[in-house]
Amino acid sequence: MDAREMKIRAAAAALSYVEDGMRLGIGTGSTADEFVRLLAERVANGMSVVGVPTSERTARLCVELDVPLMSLDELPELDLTIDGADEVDGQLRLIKGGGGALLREKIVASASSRMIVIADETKVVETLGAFKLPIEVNPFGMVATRIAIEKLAAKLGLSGAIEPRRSGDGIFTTDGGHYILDASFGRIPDAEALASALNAIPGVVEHGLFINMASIAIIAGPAGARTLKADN
Ligand SMILES: O=C[C@H](O)[C@H](O)[C@H](O)COP(=O)(O)O
Repeated sequence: MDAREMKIRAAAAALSYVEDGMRLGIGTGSTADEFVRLLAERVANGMSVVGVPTSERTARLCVELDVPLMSLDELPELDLTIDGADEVDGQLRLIKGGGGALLREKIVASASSRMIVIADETKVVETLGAFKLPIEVNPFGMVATRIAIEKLAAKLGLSGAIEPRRSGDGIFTTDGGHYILDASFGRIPDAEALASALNAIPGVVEHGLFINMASIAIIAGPAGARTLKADN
């Protein structure tokens, strides 16, 4: 079974949580794309849902496949968000933002009664941090913000390169017009402490640590899909 088949398997399992009439947050990334494709088939067969996309990329795919969309301002309270992740640990703490959509993803997930993560086995880790932590920052003063992040990381015993994400010859820009600093901490033993500390830096717009947000993670592997549950 290849990686795409595992993503489809996780997305298909998540579809069973979607009910007629739901207001859905729709995630971003290759796994979320598979969910959109399966959802579009349900919609074509008469299911009535409205989605709020977490990125321009997801919005384009939904429009292409005739999945009805509204903005979060039109639909500010959602029943369920389904989204991928870059890393998932045993407490369903996540690293997200590999595709640069973390800010909208976090806003949409926070506006949802429930968040379900869909991922393949390769995303499951014991301790978060092997994946570079994306930190979305305001372009103004990016270097000063990076230095502030380095200093706080050192206080928490973390080190590693913190580099602006690039796109072609330039700097990657998010849908919100911000930059992303990817932090190679390697291992984040206290994700809660790091999340709070990052939130306190003025130039940090948002970070890719999603804590106490997901209630279920559907993890697909060659042998099938399993469900991890959180206490929240
Ligand atoms: O910004 C992107 C998102 O957080 C994605 O959900 C995450 O990067 C996982 O993407 P993929 O399903 O392509 O691995």
